[in-house]
Amino acid sequence: MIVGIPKEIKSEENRVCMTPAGVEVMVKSGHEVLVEKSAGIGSDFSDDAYARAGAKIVHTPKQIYADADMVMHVKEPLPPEYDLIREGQIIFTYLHLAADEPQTRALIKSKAVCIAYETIQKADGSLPLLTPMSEVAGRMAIQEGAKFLEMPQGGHGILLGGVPGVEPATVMVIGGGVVGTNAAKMACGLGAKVYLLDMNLNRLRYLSDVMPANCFTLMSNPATIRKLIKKADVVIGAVLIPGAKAPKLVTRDMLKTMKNGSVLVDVAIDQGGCFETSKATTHGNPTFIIDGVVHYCVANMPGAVAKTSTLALTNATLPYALQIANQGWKKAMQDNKEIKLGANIIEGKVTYKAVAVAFGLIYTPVDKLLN
Ligand SMILES: NC(=O)C1=CN([C@@H]2O[C@H](COP(=O)(O)OP(=O)(O)OC[C@H]3O[C@@H](n4cnc5c(N)ncnc54)[C@H](O)[C@@H]3O)[C@@H](O)[C@H]2O)C=CC1
Ligand SMILES: CC(=O)C(=O)O
Repeated sequence: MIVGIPKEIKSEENRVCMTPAGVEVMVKSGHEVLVEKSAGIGSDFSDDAYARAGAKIVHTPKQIYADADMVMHVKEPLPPEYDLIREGQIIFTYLHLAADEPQTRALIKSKAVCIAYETIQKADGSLPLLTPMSEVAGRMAIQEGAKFLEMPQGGHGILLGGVPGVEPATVMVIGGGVVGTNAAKMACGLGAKVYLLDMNLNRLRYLSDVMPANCFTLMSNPATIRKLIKKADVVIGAVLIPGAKAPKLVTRDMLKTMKNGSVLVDVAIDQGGCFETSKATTHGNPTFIIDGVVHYCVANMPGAVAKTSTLALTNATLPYALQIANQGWKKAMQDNKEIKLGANIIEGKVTYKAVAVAFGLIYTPVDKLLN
């Protein structure tokens, strides 16, 4: 198979979807790898390193889309790429379709085979290709929250951990999965008073066992959020219903009750965001203020720490990419249920239910397409 690695074009996205070490593995398995010039620069991988690993360096994304059987990415294809995608071509990347109708319609029209990193799922329910970036984003969420609490950044000027004799800040984390747990751990480590909310009681039991004493677990419901949000200095949005649009858990009315200069970090923005007032921002212009509350809603947070994120992401993606390249998408999905759950749009048909539901489209179970 010919595998294409384009340079990311999303704003301030420095990650790359395959390292030279990954290229070497692909080439040794008999595949050809095309890498767009400078694709690895933001992650410290030179074109020479890719060439030494056996890749062919090409100069434009157009060449990649024209020749590759499978195009990998980190972030979703953007409008300039839509018309380059070919019928039957495999697109393997984060897609987050339920929050992006134009992209969904473009991928349906392309008749490509679109496999989303974020819905590949193990039998235990975990999301192996989302987890590493959620670990990064969860940790970053607290760094960003702490930074934007500073007065010159629009915050109301409280130090997360306080100091001896002065109270620490209050952090509310909604969603106790990978992002939420990583965020809560960082906030606890800094000495904040942390409330960690989830709807899954078993998860709360586990978290209550393993988290530090300054982390309080609470059942997530509107009443608890309404009560806590009044005293929160930082609120982290970290919920997920796999593949679906995020539920809006903090409403405009609740926002009005928050402290002036408090900070919302909506990590779930890639699935549409879990605060009613969220809209996606970029690393270049990461925040906006509504009702005196600073909103941070960057949809590619890990792209800012690409030297960590590229390695963490590609450690997880390479085995799946290799199986798809070795077997082709159909056989890979027949043999590996985890990959099958990654099928979002196959040759014009929506094969992920939550995506079909989000836009009132016809859902086709992927099994119907695997014979
Ligand atoms: N903005 C960015 O750069 C990044 C965003 N993300 C996003 O962060 C979000 C969270 O991801 P993960 O932590 O990996 O997911 P996860 O599946 O590990 O955790 C989600 C948690 O949310 C809980 N949940 C669902 N509905 C809830 C509700 N109403 N109230 C409270 N909890 C609720 C679930 O029980 C689960 O424990 C996803 O949308 C993911 O795509 C992840 C990485 C980077
Ligand atoms: C998960 C995701 O959207 C990201 O890492 O950018």
